Amino acid sequence: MSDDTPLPGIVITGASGRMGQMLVKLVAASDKARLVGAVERAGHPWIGQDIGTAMGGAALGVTVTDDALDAFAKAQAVIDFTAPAASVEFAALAAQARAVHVIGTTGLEDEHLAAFRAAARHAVIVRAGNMSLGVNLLTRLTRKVAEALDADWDIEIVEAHHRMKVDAPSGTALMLGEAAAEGRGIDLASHRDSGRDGITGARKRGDIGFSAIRGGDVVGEHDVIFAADGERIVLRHLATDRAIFARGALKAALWGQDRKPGEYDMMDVLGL
Ligand SMILES: NC(=O)C1=CN([C@@H]2O[C@H](COP(=O)(O)OP(=O)(O)OC[C@H]3O[C@@H](n4cnc5c(N)ncnc54)[C@H](O)[C@@H]3O)[C@@H](O)[C@H]2O)C=CC1
Ligand SMILES: O=C(O)C1=N[C@H](C(=O)O)C[C@H](O)C1
Repeated sequence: MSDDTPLPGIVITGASGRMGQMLVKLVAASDKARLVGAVERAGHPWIGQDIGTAMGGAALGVTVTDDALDAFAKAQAVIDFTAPAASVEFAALAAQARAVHVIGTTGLEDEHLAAFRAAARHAVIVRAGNMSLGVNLLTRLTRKVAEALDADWDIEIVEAHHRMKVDAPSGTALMLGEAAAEGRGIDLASHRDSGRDGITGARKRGDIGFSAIRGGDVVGEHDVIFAADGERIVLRHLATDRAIFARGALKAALWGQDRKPGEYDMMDVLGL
């Protein structure tokens, strides 16, 4: 990039959210990107306000809008931590605007993933259930350990999040479960056991179990447990600051510039 090329302009969607506000602060303070837009849902009380003052700080010269298409038209990237239906809408608009779409949203179903696949025919999408370096490294380790251990080792994934989280298991837990299944050479969907309740009978050999704890202000904690007779291995990641996700998302937005259209994840961005 020559010296007079402007820095990539970034729009943050869900700007008033826990991740949205973290991302606004990070991008506004970055010397590698410019904050050029802040999008919130129609009817949100912050619409029409400067995002900086709405967040209780100094003005940032960016007005919160519910017109995503208009906001995306002047951007090189959209960083999107919102909700599944919103991210599907944004994927089509970001593709239209030829902006890199970084999707952190979790709680996704097959229909949402299909919409992203369609949008990625014409645009760059970087999507990950967890954008931190630590969790993506843990995901690689999980696959490695699962490769080395046979079904005498029961795999259970336990996650904990704050009381406001609306989806379970977490996107991270599903990432870890997919990695364990890949390592085992099995299909997660047919071996997944989430939310045991009542007389469940004995655990099925080869299953991958998921448990979700919700409460307090837990940012995100994940254990991958390999439990055998006489011993257990526990791979653990503890997040204590949402900045780790925001840093990964900004890295992804910059990495995605000048890439060929397609779907990428944080393993591509981090070279893991
Ligand atoms: N991939 C990752 O590394 C991470 C993913 N997440 C995921 O990001 C998502 C958001 O998490 P939080 O920020 O904690 O939630 P939050 O509820 O604090 O924020 C979501 C924001 O999206 C906004 N929103 C919803 N629909 C919208 C629409 N149609 N247009 C514009 N804005 C809209 C809401 O008003 C809210 O401000 C969740 O799915 C969460 O699991 C969270 C942290 C890290
Ligand atoms: O909702 C959250 O907070 C988080 N969600 C992501 C997930 O579903 O894994 C990532 C992180 O754990 C925080």
